[in-house]
This record gives sequence, C-alpha cells and structure tokens, in this order.
Amino acid sequence: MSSAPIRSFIQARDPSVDRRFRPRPMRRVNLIKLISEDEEENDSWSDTESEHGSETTESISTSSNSTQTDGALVYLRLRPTTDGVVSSSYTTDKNVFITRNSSDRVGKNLTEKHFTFSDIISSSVPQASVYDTCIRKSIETEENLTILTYGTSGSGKTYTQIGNTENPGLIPRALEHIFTFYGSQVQDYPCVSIVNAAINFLNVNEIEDHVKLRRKVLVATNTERCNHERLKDLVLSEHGFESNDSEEKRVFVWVSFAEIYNEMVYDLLNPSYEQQLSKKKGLTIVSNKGQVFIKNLTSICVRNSFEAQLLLRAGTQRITFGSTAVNNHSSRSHFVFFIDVITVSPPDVVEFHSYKFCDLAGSERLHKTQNVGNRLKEAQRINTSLLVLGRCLDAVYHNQQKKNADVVPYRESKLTTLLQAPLVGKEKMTMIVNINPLDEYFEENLNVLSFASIAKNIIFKQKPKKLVKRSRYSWLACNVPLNQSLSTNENTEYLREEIKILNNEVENLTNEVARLERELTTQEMSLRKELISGNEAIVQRIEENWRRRLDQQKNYYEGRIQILQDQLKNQRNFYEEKIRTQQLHNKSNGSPKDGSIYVTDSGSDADADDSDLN
Ligand SMILES: Nc1ncnc2c1ncn2[C@@H]1O[C@H](COP(=O)(O)OP(=O)(O)OP(=O)(O)O)[C@@H](O)[C@H]1O
Repeated sequence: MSSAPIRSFIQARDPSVDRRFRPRPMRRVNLIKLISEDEEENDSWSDTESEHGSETTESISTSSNSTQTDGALVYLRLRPTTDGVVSSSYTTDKNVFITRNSSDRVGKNLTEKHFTFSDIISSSVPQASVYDTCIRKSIETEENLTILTYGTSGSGKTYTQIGNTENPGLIPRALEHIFTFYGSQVQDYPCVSIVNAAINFLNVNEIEDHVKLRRKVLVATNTERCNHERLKDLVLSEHGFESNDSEEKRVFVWVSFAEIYNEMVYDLLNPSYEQQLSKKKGLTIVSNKGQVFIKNLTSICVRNSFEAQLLLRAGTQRITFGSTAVNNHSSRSHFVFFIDVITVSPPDVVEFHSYKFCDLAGSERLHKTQNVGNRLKEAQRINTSLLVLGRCLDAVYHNQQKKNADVVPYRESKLTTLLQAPLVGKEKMTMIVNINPLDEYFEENLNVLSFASIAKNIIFKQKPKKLVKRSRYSWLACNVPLNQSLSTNENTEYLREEIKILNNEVENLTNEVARLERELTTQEMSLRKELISGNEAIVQRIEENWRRRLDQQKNYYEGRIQILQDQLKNQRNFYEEKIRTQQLHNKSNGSPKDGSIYVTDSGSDADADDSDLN
C-alpha cells in the first residue's frame, strides 16, 4: 500500500490537491533575517574548534543535581508603599488575592482575582533574604539559572537585580557568593572560555590578547576599591557564605553584559560602546544546537569579585535610563548580566554553567507614563517585546496540552530569542514578579499577575542541561603561568598596564583618605560645637540656679532687715514715750536738782524686745 505523499509548501502545487488544505507556513517569516541567522548558526560550530578540538569528545549531559522537575519558580515581590490606597490583600500560603479598593469598580468581574506563587515576598523582606530564597542554592549546586524580574514600571525590578550601596541586589550578592564559594580555585589567566556556546581552550596568543583586553576594559572604569570593600563586608556579614575550595579544581569566571534597547542588542562592556550606540550597530543573537548566545559579545575573565563588581558598575552606567511620570530613573531597555563559570577538574573534566540575570523593562500604560517622542517609541518597543514574551509563554503552556505543538514565536523579539533555553525548560528559570500594590496600578498589576500565572503553570518535559566536556589535556592546558605565556615585550606592556591600574588605585585611595579626613574634620568641628553648646547650656542652667538662690536669700534678708528696722523703731518710740512720761512725772513732782532721770521697772519689756535683735 503506497503511503500518502508528504505535503510541502515549497513544492509546486499538484492541481488535484484541494488548495484550501495545502500546507502553509505557520506565520509570516522574514526570509532575509532567517538566512543571515542560519548562516551564523553554521559558522558558530567551526569557530569552536581549538587546538585541543581534535582530541576532545563533547557531550551535553543532564545535570545530576538539578532540582527542576516541573516548571519555573515564580515569586511575587511587593514594593513598599508610602502613601495611597493599597489594592491587594494577601493570604499567607503562597496565594495572593487581589481586589480593587476604589468604589467605582466594585461589583465588576475585573475587581477580584486569585493567584498562586512559589512564594510571596512581602515588602518588609530584605534583599539578603530575597537572595537566599531565589538564588543561593543554585550557586552552591552549580546549576544553570536564568533569573528574570518582571513587572510594571517603578515596581522595583532594577532594585531587586542591582539594588544600591546600602541594599545590594541579587547580582552583586551572587558575585560575592561565587568568589567566596570557589575561593583560591579561581584562576587569573583565561585558559578556557565559552566561544559560540561551546567550551574552547585558548592558546598563548589568545590568552595574551584577552589579558590586554581585560586591562583595557578595567582601566577604563573608575576603580573604587574602598567602596567594594564596604560592599563585600556587608554582603558577607549578611550571608556568611562558605567556601568550597578544598577540591583540586581550576575555575574560570567570565562576565558579560548586554542591553536590548529598541530591539537592538548592545554590548555594555565593549570599549567602543559609544560608537556602536551612535552607529546603531547592534549584535546578532544566534543559536547553536539549542544553545543561544550573542555573537561577539565582550566577555571578560575576572580574577576576583572586585573586578566583577567594577564591570557590573561600568555596564550599569551605560544602561539607557530615562525619566517618566511613574519612575524618574526608569530603565528604557532590557538588560542581561551573564556570569559564566567553567570548572576544570583533573584529569580531564570540563564543566560549564551560567547565570543570566535579566531585568526586563517595565510594561507601561502610556497615559500614566505621559511619554512622548523617544520615550514613547521606547515604551512601544518595550510593550511589544513583553507582549511577545507573553505569547511565547502562552504557546509553551498550551503546547503541553496538545498533541501537535504550535510554533512558539521566539524569534519575533530579541528578548525571547535570547531567553529561548529557559523558556523551553533547558535551563532552570526563576521569575520574580514585582508589583507596586497601589490601587492606581490595579489593572497593570492584574495583567502582570495573569502573565506570571501562565509562567507558573508551565510544566517542562525536559530537564535542565549542563555542558560537560572530556578533554585529555584539559588540566594541563589550564596551567599557563604568566612568565611562560607572555613574551618579554608583552610582559613589559602588561606590567605597565598593571602599574597604571595600581597608580589609579593609589590615586583613588589618596582621594578617599582626603575625603575621610575632611569628613573627620567636619565631624570633629561639629562635635566641638555640640560640646560647647552643651556646656554653655549647663553653665547657663547653673548660673540661673545661683541667681534664683541669690534672689531668694536677698528677699529673705531684706525681709529680716525690714522686721528689725520696725522693731528698732518700736523700741525707740517706746523709750521716747518713757522719757516723756518720766519728764512729765518729774515736772509734776519737782525735778531733781542734778537733772537725773528716774527709770521705772517697766524697762523689762525693752529687755525682752532686745532678744529679737540677737
Ligand atoms: N523593595 C523595595 N524597597 C525599597 N525601595 C524600593 C523597593 N522596590 C523599589 N524600590 C524603590 O522604588 C524606585 C523604583 O524602583 P526601580 O527603579 O527598581 O523600578 P523598576 O521596576 O526597575 O522601574 P522601570 O521599569 O521603570 O525601570 C527606586 O527608587 C527603588 O529604590
């Protein structure tokens, strides 16, 4: 029995076939774009060949310690609210019940909804706990992880990912964690890297080139080691990370940083970033046997957390921010910060795992953000790419219930093209949904929560994968001491650059010391002023006390003087009266010839009054 011919939309039409049922492409395809991307897919494999390539056997293995057996972990994080009416009420057991408070919409279906999350992070939960809940375990179990922050504008996505100096976010914490975890195993020289999503050993020339590039990128950033020491102390004191560097292992940590702005991919660590931006020359996203990567994205092999934090800060300064009516420091693009960790164990095992921190730009209601001009264009691009992300999640979710899967429209936006692996479950994905639970954002929050609930309900059929390679000389290939690897000229140049960066650092430290001294002087002055004004107040109080006591004493003695004067007056009157009476008496009886005065015994009264004078 002959089987029915397989229909194809490329072949010429068979006139006997009913046109209504002819096969068609599932969607309109931009052929030029498809050809250019496919070409790059082919190229990318040849790029991965290194001098060790012929001796290697490469395998993609399933991660044995992976915990993802079902779907993505979706957390809800609530932003603290200072004023305004809060629209949602929450239950404790991972459920959120969102309801509108304002009276105009009560009674409509829109006003009440119920959603479930992997966990709810309330507004009082500190950044350290968010890190412990969402990321810590993945770093300690060395598994691939993509962490997305999603939500409306101003809901706290960038705060969650990057944070600030007092409250560092997930990325700075992850960097400190990785470097503490691997400790002395972290290598200084980039002997092995990831090129086009494949493990690649570098030869001596490539190592030299990379060391030069690393210097160039680091020298261009403003080194501030003192700030880093503060950040490191803070993070380590909050988490107490433990080191796992007892095993014999060589670890290479690579970081890269990309931005998707107006559907163009920009390299935030590229020394000529400004040129790419002005020429609007973005990078291409390509895929290689399911591994998606950005072609020619600058990746730097960092030696310690200080260098990594510097690159994070330098890249963050280049992210496109703008002011809107909702957030005066609003990200106008999506960014992805990549940390790739390659571990080489003796005799021949090379493993690769990566962490992608993806901060999605906020979905925006145009009438609320009041955007015009460029801001409006950006907002439209942002909303479109988020819409595609929603459609991809929706398609993945519905495909799991269907026999014939629909095409998932990953390629319709740069963001979804890049996130393809976690969206299909090849990599573990954690999504933090940020909302500002004010009543005025009720509808936006409802959209965000509906979107998140789709992500929460996806169950992946495949398990996350980890790239493992066995290479006979891998351990040896990673043992390239500086003096052997660099020629004398290069070595001199390298040392010159080292001196330059150290000088830079000395200058910064001197400035920091001067600043601290100035701060100290100001503090001392204000302390002195405070002490003087404190003492002045005490002296004034004592003075007032004494003055009061003096006044009291004065009043008392003045009173006494008055009494005594009155007594004296009375005595005088008494004796004068006595003298007058005696004189009258003498006159009537004849006065004594010698003129003497006779005193009567009533003088005893005067004696009694005299006692008062004592
Ligand atoms: N959990 C939080 N605790 C304290 N402050 C927060 C929190 N979440 C957000 N904020 C503050 O809210 C403001 C807006 O946050 P952020 O810029 O992170 O929003 P966003 O979601 O990234 O916005 P956009 O999409 O517009 O870039 C910032 O000033 C931030 O410090």
